[in-house]
Amino acid sequence: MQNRYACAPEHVATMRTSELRERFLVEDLFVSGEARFTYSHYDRVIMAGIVPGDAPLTLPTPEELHTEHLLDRREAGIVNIGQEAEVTVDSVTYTVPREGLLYVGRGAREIVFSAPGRFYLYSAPAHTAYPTKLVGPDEGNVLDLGEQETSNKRKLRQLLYNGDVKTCQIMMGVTRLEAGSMWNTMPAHTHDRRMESYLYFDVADDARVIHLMGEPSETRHLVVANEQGVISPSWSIHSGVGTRAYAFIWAMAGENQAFDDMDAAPVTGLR
Ligand SMILES: O=C(O)C(=O)C[C@H](O)C(=O)CO
Ligand SMILES: [Zn+2]
Repeated sequence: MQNRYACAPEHVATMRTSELRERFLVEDLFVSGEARFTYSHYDRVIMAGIVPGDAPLTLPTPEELHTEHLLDRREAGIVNIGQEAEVTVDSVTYTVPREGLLYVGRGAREIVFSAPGRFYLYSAPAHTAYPTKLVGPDEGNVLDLGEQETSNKRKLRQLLYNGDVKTCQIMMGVTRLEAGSMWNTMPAHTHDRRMESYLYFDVADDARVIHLMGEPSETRHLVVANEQGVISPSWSIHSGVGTRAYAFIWAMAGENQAFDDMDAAPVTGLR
């Protein structure tokens, strides 16, 4: 498991490209036949890519957690960015469609993933056990955001959003840009009560997303390729512009489950 310690904003402002990437970009998450984990000390979240190969893949427990199972003291949201596939949680099998989400509550012991799924897992500490539940890609709350004039027309699906599926901390969903639209989350915002991470996907091989991060008055950028993740501290904006349309999974953990309690970072104030 990769370990990423938290950094103060003053430190981030001094970083070169390579250090910014080492600290905040999560590369090589998706490898056939493997489950790969990154642990962030921002709100102690885990981001993982799970790609079952020829045989079903039983989720391992990174030894650094010192627990018997990954979710002994955690919950997880799992989105399938591959084709429809099965996930079995303690002998109950769920068929997870592409862009569907499986919420797995604290205490689940054995989680088995099957091909042809390609799974992104986001996990956070949990104080209690809520029921495991499947959320279809068209369930949850759908927001149509942006305008063609500002190149940011996009559909935001809130799959875990303090709605029908109870979670301790996690809020999670999928945002997809319309063809010809490039900007996500602009105007930008922060939410000092929660960290957020992004997993960019459906980014064309010859395209990249320029992800903006940092304090609004001291921005930096990361150049992000397909199926790479970004760790966004609570004090950082998290916005991106693609060289083509793309999609991303956003996920948050921390305090408050109010999606709209954002602190606006107006375009004209960015530096
Ligand atoms: O397109 C967007 O705007 C987003 O997807 C924004 C994220 O959901 C977010 O930052 C929520 O706090
Ligand atoms: Zn946000």
